[in-house]
Amino acid sequence: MFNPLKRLVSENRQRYASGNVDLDLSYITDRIIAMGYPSEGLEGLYRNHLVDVRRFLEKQHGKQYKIFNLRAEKAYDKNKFDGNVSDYPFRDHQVPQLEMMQQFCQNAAGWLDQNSENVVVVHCKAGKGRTGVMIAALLLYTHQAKNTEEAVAIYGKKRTTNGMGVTIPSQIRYIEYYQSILNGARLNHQPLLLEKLILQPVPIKYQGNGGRWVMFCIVDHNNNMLYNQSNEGCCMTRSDQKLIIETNGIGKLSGDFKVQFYYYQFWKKQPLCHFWLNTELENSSSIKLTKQWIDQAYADELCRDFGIDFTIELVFDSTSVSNHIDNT
Ligand SMILES: O=P(O)(O)O[C@@H]1[C@@H](OP(=O)(O)O)[C@H](OP(=O)(O)O)[C@H](O)[C@H](OP(=O)(O)O)[C@H]1OP(=O)(O)O
Repeated sequence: MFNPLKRLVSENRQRYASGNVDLDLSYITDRIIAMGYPSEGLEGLYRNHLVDVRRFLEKQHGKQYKIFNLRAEKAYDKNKFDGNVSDYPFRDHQVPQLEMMQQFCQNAAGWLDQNSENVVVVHCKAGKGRTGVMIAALLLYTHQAKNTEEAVAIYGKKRTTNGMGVTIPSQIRYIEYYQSILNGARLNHQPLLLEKLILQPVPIKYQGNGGRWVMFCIVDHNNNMLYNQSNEGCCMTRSDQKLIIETNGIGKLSGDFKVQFYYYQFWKKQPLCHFWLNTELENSSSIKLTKQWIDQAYADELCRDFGIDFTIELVFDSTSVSNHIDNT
């Protein structure tokens, strides 16, 4: 039955409403389903309730459904779905490990191949962003989309009322990474050494006029610090409209990494923006990101800090680039 609170929480996501069923759930294809978290307790008041989800899936698909839980921050007893649940967890608003995308697709496609009646049910918390990343990957893997743009468009159209399914730039980048793997790209495990970062224009806050200083650090999926500017005493110079942050050549990177920009205000660390990259699928001496490729945690702060049309460039040590390319 119609539940105004649940509909409010499901925002732009298409709901499945028929008879006395009203779930934050969408059929992306006849056999690939996206939904919000099957909740219990208080969360069950404003999200899908686990009992309602189970009743719906069993009515529609008997026992021929398999659930894929992507929510890292919470889990439920798999036995409530007779154990037919596989976990591929990653954090909210972030990207999955690249190899996890392949493992998910092989598992989900294997289930679909076992029986023409089998369906795949994917959820995270809202069943929007992270769910969209993995379903887009599955559409590519099962040749139901020819490229990332088409996969994201199919998902956005079926899952949301405004086509805004996967919207986080780094999440889209990882779907593109995965597409390149399906197209034969080989993962290059040779590390790259980060030599410097070039921000253009100079972030307003950096201008040291009593404003807030823009800093950066590099972390992995578990937020382990791979490189911390504040510890490494980087050399920062300004030339023309550029701020150049030298990393003393010790930023050794391999695989997935997140570059986080932040500033301190009243000694409190404030996030400014971040982005994810993977060295195994990058083979150039530098990577230049324009605004649309940066996950803007605080767009207004960002625009004030960086100016409207900013770029962030990562420049790698030439020797490490040569070794990296020789390894392809
Ligand atoms: O884009 P939005 O604003 O709808 O953000 C979603 C969040 O809604 P919010 O606006 O914070 O209430 C949403 O949070 P709630 O469900 O509203 O608590 C999720 O964090 C969702 O991520 P995912 O689908 O679980 O991977 C978030 O989706 P992504 O931004 O990660 O795609």
